[in-house]
Amino acid sequence: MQSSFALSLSSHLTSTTIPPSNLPFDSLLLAPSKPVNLRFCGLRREALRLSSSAKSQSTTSFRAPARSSKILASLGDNGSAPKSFDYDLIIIGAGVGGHGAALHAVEKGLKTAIIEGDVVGGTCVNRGCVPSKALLAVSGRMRELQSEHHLKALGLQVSAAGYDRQGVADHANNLASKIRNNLTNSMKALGVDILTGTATILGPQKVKYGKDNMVTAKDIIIATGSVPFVPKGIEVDGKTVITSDHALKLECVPDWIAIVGSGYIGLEFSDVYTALGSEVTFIEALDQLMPGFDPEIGKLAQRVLINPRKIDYHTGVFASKITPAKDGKPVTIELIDAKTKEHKDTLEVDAALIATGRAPFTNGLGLENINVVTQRGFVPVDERMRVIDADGNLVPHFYCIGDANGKMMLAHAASAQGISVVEQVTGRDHVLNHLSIPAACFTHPEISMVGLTEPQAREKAEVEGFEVSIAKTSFKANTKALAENEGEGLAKLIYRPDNGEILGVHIFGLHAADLIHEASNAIALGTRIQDIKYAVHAHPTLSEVLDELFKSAKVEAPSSSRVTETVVV
Ligand SMILES: Cc1cc2nc3c(=O)[nH]c(=O)nc-3n(C[C@H](O)[C@H](O)[C@H](O)COP(=O)(O)OP(=O)(O)OC[C@H]3O[C@@H](n4cnc5c(N)ncnc54)[C@H](O)[C@@H]3O)c2cc1C
Ligand SMILES: NC(=O)c1ccc[n+]([C@@H]2O[C@H](COP(=O)([O-])OP(=O)(O)OC[C@H]3O[C@@H](n4cnc5c(N)ncnc54)[C@H](O)[C@@H]3O)[C@@H](O)[C@H]2O)c1
Repeated sequence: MQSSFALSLSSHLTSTTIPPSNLPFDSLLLAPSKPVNLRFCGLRREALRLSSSAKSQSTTSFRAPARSSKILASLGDNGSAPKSFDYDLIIIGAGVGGHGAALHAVEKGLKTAIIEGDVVGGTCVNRGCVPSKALLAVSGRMRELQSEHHLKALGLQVSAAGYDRQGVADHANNLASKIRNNLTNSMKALGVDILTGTATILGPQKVKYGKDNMVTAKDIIIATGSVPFVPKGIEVDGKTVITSDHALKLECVPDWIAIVGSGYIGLEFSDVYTALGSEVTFIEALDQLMPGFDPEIGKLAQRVLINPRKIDYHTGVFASKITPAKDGKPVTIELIDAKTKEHKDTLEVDAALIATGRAPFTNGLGLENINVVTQRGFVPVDERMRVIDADGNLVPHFYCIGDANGKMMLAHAASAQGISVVEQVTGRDHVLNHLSIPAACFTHPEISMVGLTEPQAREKAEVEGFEVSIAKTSFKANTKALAENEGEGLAKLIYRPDNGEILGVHIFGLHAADLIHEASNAIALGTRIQDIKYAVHAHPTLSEVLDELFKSAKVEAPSSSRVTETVVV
């Protein structure tokens, strides 16, 4: 038996009708609704992402309130606010966003419950960041072991590298289980009540979960996340036409796979598949691959991550129709010109991965009971994540964080938004600076970024009337990168020469995802280049790439006295 929640989630998975907000593809939307199929690469299996724990609808942990406040359940009539509450804070959705909010809430002394309709951990832990990074850890090693040139340069000899597909798949699956348990245990240990069942908002400060359990809270956070977005005309069967949910299980490594969409998911999976022996064809609607990245970094990434690998691509085209393989026939993909909509080509491949963005999961949440109308499925919020109703007013005590509000679809952004909300409900005003939130694509080598791209910075400069300068440093000049024989890389700084403000930093190269934090922390804390350039970095480390970057910037403003003062130890 599947829980009704899991069923609704899985049907939503293949019948998403809401496009990602940034894409002008309305004519191609409305995917056909079909249940995810059961056979994939010869293995019979259940394709629904269900766990047995989702079947029970009970409280899995209960602790005494962390705060001594007397909270009594007193339900008002539907639609009216209760007078006293079961909890200080209820969070709907135990993904990374909900988890981050819950942990911060108990730290702040709030009596907190989190309601989860499926399994703890949400997308990131079960179907996203965690299993994908496990696959990428394998692809990175395979790539290194297969590169004769690279190994020879280090003086190494290794006989042919191989892999066991099931072993790789198990690594990803085991990691997800481990992290899911860690998340669950951390919440239980701190006294967060984990309530199991689908939640529906009944009115202000009131939520139903499971069959007919009712709870009230002073404040409520919606953190219901997202599901893969499948454009109209594409039939997902879960075996030959798949989304990331299926691909992460690695039930098959196709000889030739088309990847529709060259964003984060497409790019990361191209790294995995090509390392494991597949040929990849990208299908990208916009005129260039990786359209979301800074164009200069995108070009370099194409030179290193695409051109030398078994990857070809079609840009400026939509995959308007994709039919799964059947009766010995391959997967067929109809391509139309993105502008004229004329037929361009028909491809025949072994499999297709649909990586065309994510859609918010907000169906059936009961938003109508608080007069909220979603925007393409996303819950409208202000800069403090406060929910905005259909009349443009703030809904008291209601917040929405993470993928469901569409501000920034990243795990750490969801968690940071949750922490920001908890700060507010515990009396400290807090506005999260989204321009300080870093992002990374975990290819080999990695790409990372924070703040604005160069075109965005130039546009802002024109409107606001300031100059933009660019500084760059190469990994080729970095001792540690050269010692690793990984000199291919670039760091780029976009900044204001008049006052030293960091507008954006983009890195392509070894461990770029770890290196970006010096820049993102500087933006978050308002640190200027003329100050950070005096910070000392250990030698030889990759962090010196950023040290060089800040030092090479030409800033007119003087350093603050705090930095230039000499302290005698
Ligand atoms: C393949 C892939 C790789 C990714 N890699 C990265 C990465 O490396 N780094 C990164 O930062 N981000 C990554 N992401 C994005 C990241 O996973 C999401 O941004 C993040 O999971 C969003 O967290 P969330 O808490 O908003 O939602 P989710 O993680 O989606 O969690 C929402 C939870 O709410 C539950 N829920 C929904 N509706 C209800 C309801 N009515 N009642 C009760 N429970 C409900 C769901 O079951 C789910 O558990 C990746 C995504 C994918 C798909
Ligand atoms: N490392 C990470 O942080 C990471 C990894 C994976 C996913 N994610 C998150 O998950 C979300 C979803 O990732 P994604 O890669 O699916 O989305 P994305 O928005 O990054 O990229 C989607 C790409 O598909 C293209 N596209 C859309 N419809 C198309 C069509 N019909 N035909 C051809 N091309 C089409 C778009 O132009 C775009 O380039 C992202 O918002 C990202 O933040 C993050």
